[in-house]
Amino acid sequence: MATVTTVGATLGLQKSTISTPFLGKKLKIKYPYPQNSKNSISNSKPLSTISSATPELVVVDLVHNLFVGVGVGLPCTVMECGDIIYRSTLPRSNALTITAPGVILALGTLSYLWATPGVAPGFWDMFVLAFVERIFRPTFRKDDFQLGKKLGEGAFGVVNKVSLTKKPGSKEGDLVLKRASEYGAVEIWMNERVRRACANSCADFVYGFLEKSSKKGDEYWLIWRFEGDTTLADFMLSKEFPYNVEAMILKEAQDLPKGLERENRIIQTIMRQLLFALDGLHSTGIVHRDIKPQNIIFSEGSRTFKIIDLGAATDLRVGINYIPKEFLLDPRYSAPEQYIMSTQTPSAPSVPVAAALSPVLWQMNLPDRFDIYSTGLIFLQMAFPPLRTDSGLIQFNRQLKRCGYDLVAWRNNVEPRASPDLRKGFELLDSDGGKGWELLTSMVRYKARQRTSAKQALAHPYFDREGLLALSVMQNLRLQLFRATQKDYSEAANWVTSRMAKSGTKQDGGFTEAQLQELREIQPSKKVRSQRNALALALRLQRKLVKTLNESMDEITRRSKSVWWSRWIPREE
Ligand SMILES: Nc1ncnc2c1ncn2[C@@H]1O[C@H](COP(=O)(O)OP(=O)(O)OP(=O)(O)O)[C@@H](O)[C@H]1O
Repeated sequence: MATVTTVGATLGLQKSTISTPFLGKKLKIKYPYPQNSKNSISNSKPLSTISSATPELVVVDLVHNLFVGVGVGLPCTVMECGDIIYRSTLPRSNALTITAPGVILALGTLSYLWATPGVAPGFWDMFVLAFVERIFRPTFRKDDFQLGKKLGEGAFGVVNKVSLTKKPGSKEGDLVLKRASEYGAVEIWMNERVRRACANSCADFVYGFLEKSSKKGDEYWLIWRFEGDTTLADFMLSKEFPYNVEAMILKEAQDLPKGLERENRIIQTIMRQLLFALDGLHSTGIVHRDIKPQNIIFSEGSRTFKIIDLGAATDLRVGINYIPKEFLLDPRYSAPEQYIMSTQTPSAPSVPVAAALSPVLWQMNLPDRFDIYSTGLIFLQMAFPPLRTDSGLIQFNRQLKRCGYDLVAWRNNVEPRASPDLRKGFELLDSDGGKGWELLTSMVRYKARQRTSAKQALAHPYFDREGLLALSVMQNLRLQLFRATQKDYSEAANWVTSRMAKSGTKQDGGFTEAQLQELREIQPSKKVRSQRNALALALRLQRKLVKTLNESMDEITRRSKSVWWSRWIPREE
């Protein structure tokens, strides 16, 4: 029996046919009319049928397919019209035909829309959750607060402990108020986003509003629940660290003697909590950009460390605070790249475009790795007591820069003449099979792309409770997987090339002398190097020009851009 292939069939659509005599053969022809049409040919009968296909029939088929292939043909050659005899094959008017390419396309679209930072969850969050939250959450006014002790004062605001005047039942000083300059708006936006997406990552945000005052000018008021008195920086400055944190974060009492293993376990727990909080932020498209021990507060209520101060954060779902020129990142903890997005990436486009492109930009730049670098430095400080002071950290940063941001090179450099305190840090990270050192080196790397993500870091066997027990099969597999994802494949390629080059001569089936010479020339000659330098200089100049242009454009459009999301911030009536 001859078959009819249509474009629809190629796409997986089901064909419905009737049998009609043609050239003495039984040929399948699409039924061209609706089943109950007057023009129905349902009464026509086949004259005769011959079961085998002949060359003429094949040619007819080919011609037919050719026309159908370009979309020309009777309606039923390109759509489902059903079978005249088997009525059950007639398509239901609203039938959904599932095809393989359709499924692939749908899955692809869905995974794009849900990929970090999440276009689809973003729409849901902005147009549904934010709206509903506004209706149901309590609101406050300036007069509702009674100022208490000052907790801090930064370049962009003053922070006080406050209590509620009108609610007598409330505990004295159970809230924290930040009165901030224009950047308070960004912070309100970020805190509200965080509260809806990953409330446990950051201090519990209560409310934020704009307070218009003729005397002081506009001020943003931000209110959080008071989480506790101590930041990680305060804990780390004590000689007792990390034991001073132990009872607070580890529920069961440790029956271990004081020493490396016990310290390692406490640091592990702090790191896990920190990475968990970061993972929450990153998964929703927020990069903090100011991760440091001073911005990590111990929450007495939840007995965990939480992140505070989202004033320098950026929301890459919609491009808010994308180029905050005015913010000076803390040089002690900032990653070498300084910018979280490539300087070649143009300034934030309009919101719908920024949102639609956000998964691509995220994958291209991996902006979350900026926070990972800072977290790696905190890990280092916890492990190495001499690096806990400002001067110690600044000196370390200088040394690391000199070593090309290569921690292994830094170790080789300092370990032979290390002080007992520094040596203790290496021992701590080397205990438990060196998993701590491995995790650390995967976080503190020059190239953002080579750094691990918070999610990957949390899956690292360093965080397994088994500690010094022999690695189980699963742990081993996970370790291998982590290492595989961490590999710098360009380095691997170079390594393979050099191995191959070294492995032999023509006689051994390796490289010829000429080939080896060629490989050696991969190392650029002086002349090539100077040409390359000139080219790099030109490129740098060009980049600077583009950047300046972009920034000027951004400056011009900033006002109009900043308006749309500022509308979300409530104002005191
Ligand atoms: N939710 C909170 N609970 C308890 N204390 C808090 C809370 N939020 C902030 N603090 C305290 O207030 C201090 C200043 O907060 P924050 O870092 O947000 O302000 P800032 O003006 O940005 O300061 P800086 O510029 O120095 O970072 C923190 O170091 C912390 O001690």
